[in-house]
Amino acid sequence: MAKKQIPVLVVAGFLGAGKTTLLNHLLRNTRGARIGVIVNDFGSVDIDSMMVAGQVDSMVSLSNGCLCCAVDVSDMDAMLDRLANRSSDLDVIVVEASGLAEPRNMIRLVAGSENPFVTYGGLVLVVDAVEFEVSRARHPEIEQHVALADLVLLNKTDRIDSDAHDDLLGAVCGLNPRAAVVSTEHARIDPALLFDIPERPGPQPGEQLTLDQLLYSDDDHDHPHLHDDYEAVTFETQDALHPRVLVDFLENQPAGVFRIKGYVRVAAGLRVSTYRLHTVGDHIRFEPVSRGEKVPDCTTLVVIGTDLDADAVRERLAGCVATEPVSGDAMYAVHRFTAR
Ligand SMILES: Nc1nc2c(ncn2[C@@H]2O[C@H](COP(=O)(O)OP(=O)(O)OP(=O)(O)O)[C@@H](O)[C@H]2O)c(=O)[nH]1
Repeated sequence: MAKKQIPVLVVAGFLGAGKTTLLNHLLRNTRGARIGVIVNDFGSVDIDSMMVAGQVDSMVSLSNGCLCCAVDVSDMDAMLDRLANRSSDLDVIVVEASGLAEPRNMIRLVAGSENPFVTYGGLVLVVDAVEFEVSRARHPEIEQHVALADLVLLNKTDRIDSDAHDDLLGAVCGLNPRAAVVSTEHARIDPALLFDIPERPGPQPGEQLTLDQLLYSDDDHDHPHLHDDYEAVTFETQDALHPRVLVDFLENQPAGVFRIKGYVRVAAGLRVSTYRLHTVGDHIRFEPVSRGEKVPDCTTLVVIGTDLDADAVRERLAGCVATEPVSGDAMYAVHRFTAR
């Protein structure tokens, strides 16, 4: 009997919307499903795969570039082949696109796969409820991304009031009346909603692009990609950082920075502590790492933005290194932005 095809879900969404948070949520709440993961990060250090490592058995990761720009499906196929083959027993494969990926191209790559063991399982678009309007005004392509989604997660609803939520819901439903829309905090969604996304039988009413158009349109090179404008700067140091100087850097970020993610080691008193660090726009969040979690033994950050002066960014980060003993109460600066 033919082996059942494994649905491949594409998870997309602009920088910092909550894609890795969703992936982690799914991996912690598998309901018995076996999940394979393909992670694509924009910077040269694959922070996202570090943040899901340890929770998943089957993972393929691609950093330093955007998967959506693979010229043909063979790159994607090579990754899918590692997860989906005659002997694999996965129930679903989740592809986490970089925050700058073009979902249309991602769908094209998956739907066009020649791997007989997989089938395209739908596009889940994670939307940052706080940043959506600003990002959309800056990048009107985001409207197309919403229009293509099978399921839209309005994430970070804990950070907006009910009027803003109503407006956002109206805007998203206006852009895509056919998608299911689910509001979430920390991307906590019932996994059954995602794994059950039906295969698209063909063009549906309201759909903007048919599968054929996705597969065979050749305008990709004329079409601007979000990541044409963005660049990533990597910073690493073995030396511990001064918490207050680091927070000052984060509160006064260099021009053009939109997103910072990675791990920081900060010193205060006699202790050196490691945190995951995320900034999205001017929102700063430090997350304590859990005991036993595998974390790098140095500070590793990826700074993403437009028109960045890479040397200046690295210089300012290097200026955060603690050069003399730091008092214990300096850590309050970090605690102001630490998730409880
Ligand atoms: N307040 C709040 N924060 C959230 C929520 N979901 C995610 N975050 C935080 O937002 C930040 C970015 O989340 P990620 O899951 O890393 O976002 P991402 O889309 O994977 O980011 P990129 O890979 O850089 O595009 C992290 O600090 C998360 O903890 C939410 O619902 N509410």
